[in-house]
Amino acid sequence: MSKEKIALFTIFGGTGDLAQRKLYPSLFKLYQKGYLQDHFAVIGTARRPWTDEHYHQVVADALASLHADADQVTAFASHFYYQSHDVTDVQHYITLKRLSEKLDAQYELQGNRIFYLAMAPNFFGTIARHLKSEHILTENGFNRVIIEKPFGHDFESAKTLNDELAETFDENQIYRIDHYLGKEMIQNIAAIRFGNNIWESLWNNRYISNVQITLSEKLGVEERAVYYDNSGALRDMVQNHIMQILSLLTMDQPVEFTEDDINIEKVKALRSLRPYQPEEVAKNFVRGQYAPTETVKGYRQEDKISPASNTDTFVAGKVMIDNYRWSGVPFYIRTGKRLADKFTRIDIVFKRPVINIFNHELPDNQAADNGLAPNVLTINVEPTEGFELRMNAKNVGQGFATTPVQLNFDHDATAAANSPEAYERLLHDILNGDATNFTHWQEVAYSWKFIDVIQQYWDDHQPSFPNYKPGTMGPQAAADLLAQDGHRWVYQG
Ligand SMILES: NC(=O)C1=CN([C@@H]2O[C@H](COP(=O)(O)OP(=O)(O)OC[C@H]3O[C@@H](n4cnc5c(N)ncnc54)[C@H](OP(=O)(O)O)[C@@H]3O)[C@@H](O)[C@H]2O)C=CC1
Ligand SMILES: O=C1O[C@H](COP(=O)(O)O)[C@@H](O)[C@H](O)[C@H]1O
Repeated sequence: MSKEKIALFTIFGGTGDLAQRKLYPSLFKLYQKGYLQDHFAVIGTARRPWTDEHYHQVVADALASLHADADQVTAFASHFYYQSHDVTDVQHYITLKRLSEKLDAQYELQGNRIFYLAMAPNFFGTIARHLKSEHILTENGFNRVIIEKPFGHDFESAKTLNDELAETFDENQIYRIDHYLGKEMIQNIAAIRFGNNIWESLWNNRYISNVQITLSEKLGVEERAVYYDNSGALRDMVQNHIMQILSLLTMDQPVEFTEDDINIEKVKALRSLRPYQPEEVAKNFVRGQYAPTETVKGYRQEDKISPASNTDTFVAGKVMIDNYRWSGVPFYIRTGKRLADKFTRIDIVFKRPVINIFNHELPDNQAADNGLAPNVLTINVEPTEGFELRMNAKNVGQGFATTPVQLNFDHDATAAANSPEAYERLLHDILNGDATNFTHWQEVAYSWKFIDVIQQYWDDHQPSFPNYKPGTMGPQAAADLLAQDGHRWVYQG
């Protein structure tokens, strides 16, 4: 059976950064792998008056780093059409409809339409409304809409956006992108949990002491300063990526590994988040902003950032899940810009053996720190993709002292190189109509409700910024957050 998928993509924001850096290369890889062949076309639309020829060149330039065969690039780019279009102008949708129908006939696309909204979120509702009112949606094929982040600014704005989308699209036609859900090792969480009895049987508050999720970035805000300054790390990374990772780590076993069953379990997990009262926020969440050094600009010195900005570029927090499986287990999360390194990892810290029988000389061999290091399962999401397990073993030679040793597994280099980049994987899922690795509305809603309390408390209380040096793992308060519970970050930087 042919693996070819048939669709017309319309990319709103076709001249933008996301389209050029992520979408065109991902579509090209799907083309190289045969998922896209003859029966696909792409309409790129934005306001600037480009020609098709210029657009083909832009697409080819976007693929330059892939060092692909020139004829293949030309053949791929020939499927791209540019339509100058202001999304607020109804007239333009009439031209868009005509072009869509022409391409549908020319490439035999069977009415299958994918609308990628790669634009500022304030346009999402308008575009969706016009797609319906101007009859650009088809009756004979599928219609799917891809929504970029951020999905709202808080619960209320997310709900408004969702209601607007719901006037045109059913929930099963809406694909809310969270590119972390397209990462190999994030998808692997379910495999290691539900494919290994040793982990699933220990995956609860009887055996796990705490869980640590770290999404660390070495760069600053780069080109997205205007967006970022209105967002901050809490909204930019915690509300979506970290909450999604948390739900995959904590959900119960789905009845079947299907989109609907997984969604049911993720929603249950997010419903169980313990909401903080405003007065509890300062004790459980830490915010930070990077300071200048001699060689690196501080956040407030970055282009397009106000010198008085109080936007958080770092967050660490303690999240509790009030259900039977997780009651009492803290989930520590942290993320930030200009930290020590670029990496994503999840550390599952197990409880220590209750007694250290190997060392009777300890003052208290049943104490919390009895000299036996806790077992730690680390899921390395990037840049290395793999697992590490820390266990205690006997020191070589005489005596019976123990020492922690490390078991490591990384994907081999070929597998990692062939691993589809997150956007490629997610576009492939959309072509297949599979929304398992996308965020469903109720997940968004529960995440925002949890985040809103923290953000509101922060908005009401001035921070003392800047408070951390670039190249570190954030402010001291992030270490104190764990120390107050008798824990420490596994990764110290
Ligand atoms: N870039 C990234 O790495 C990431 C981006 N995102 C999200 O993706 C979306 C797009 O981001 P990004 O590509 O960076 O943004 P850009 O600012 O680079 O692109 C915005 C696009 O919108 C077009 N546009 C603006 N106004 C109109 C209008 N009235 N009518 C038609 N087109 C218009 C612009 O083209 P023109 O000026 O020609 O009209 C441009 O193509 C945002 O929601 C962002 O949050 C999410 C994660 C990562
Ligand atoms: O969504 C976002 O993610 C990136 C980090 O993504 P990664 O895949 O490189 O880890 C972040 O830089 C950006 O601010 C945020 O919007």
